[in-house]
Amino acid sequence: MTEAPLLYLDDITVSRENGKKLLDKVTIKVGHGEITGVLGRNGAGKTTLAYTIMGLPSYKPDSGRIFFEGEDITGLSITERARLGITLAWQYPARYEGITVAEYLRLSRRDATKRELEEALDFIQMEAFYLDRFVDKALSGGERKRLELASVYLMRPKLAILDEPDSGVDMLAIGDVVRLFKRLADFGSSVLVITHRDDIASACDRAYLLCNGKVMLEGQPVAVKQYYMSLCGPCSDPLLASEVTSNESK
Ligand SMILES: Nc1ncnc2c1ncn2[C@@H]1O[C@H](COP(=O)(O)OP(=O)(O)OP(=O)(O)O)[C@@H](O)[C@H]1O
Repeated sequence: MTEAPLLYLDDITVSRENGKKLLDKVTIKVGHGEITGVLGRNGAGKTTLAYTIMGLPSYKPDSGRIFFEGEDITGLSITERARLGITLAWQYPARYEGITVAEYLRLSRRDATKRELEEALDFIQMEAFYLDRFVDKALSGGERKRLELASVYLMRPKLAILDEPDSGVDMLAIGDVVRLFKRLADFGSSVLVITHRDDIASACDRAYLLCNGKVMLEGQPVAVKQYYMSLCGPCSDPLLASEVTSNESK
């Protein structure tokens, strides 16, 4: 019997009251230990996809099912999905007034030693002195983003969904982001990386191109990247989107 993929989105549609489809019959698989990329321009539906997988209440699918390790999780809450080992690193991480960086990181691994916390910080190029800082408005958005990646690094989830892992993190070069994926994969985590950057997508094992809430293309990252760079225009351009659709169906 073949093993079920870690994550399987089967024909997922998410829409708004006005009928706008944010995701339209999206089917995506993430294999065990795989790094899967979802590439798309602004407004393609990437963050919607992340929220739908994580189970945010206002992103419940109208139709389709979500399976995790072969189990149907479509009806599960965020907390229940998190308990199964799914975590989301948000595009814009929240502030947590009144807790230190060390306390914040220990939310991901309660028994982490100081050395492990320092190692996690070092991994995302932050100095150890940050452990005593507060996760409040004095930390920049880029610093909070780095800390969030450090917390995923410590957590070692079964599935890490990284929404624009480089957004606001000007000093994390592509090599650092890829190093993070590979390290997570070494720990046994699968990664779903959501990005508008073709270079990040091309470092994945498999990639999907999302356009106007639809999967336009899936396959080898190099092919998806080439298509994205040569043919893909703004998702808000309905003429271009229909052209892409008709090219796809040829
Ligand atoms: N709650 C909502 N109500 C109405 N429209 C929404 C809602 N959330 C998202 N959208 C719309 O759905 C589309 C997809 O949004 P989404 O944030 O998923 O795109 P994205 O690919 O992550 O874009 P970006 O790269 O700009 O972050 C956009 O047109 C957006 O305006």
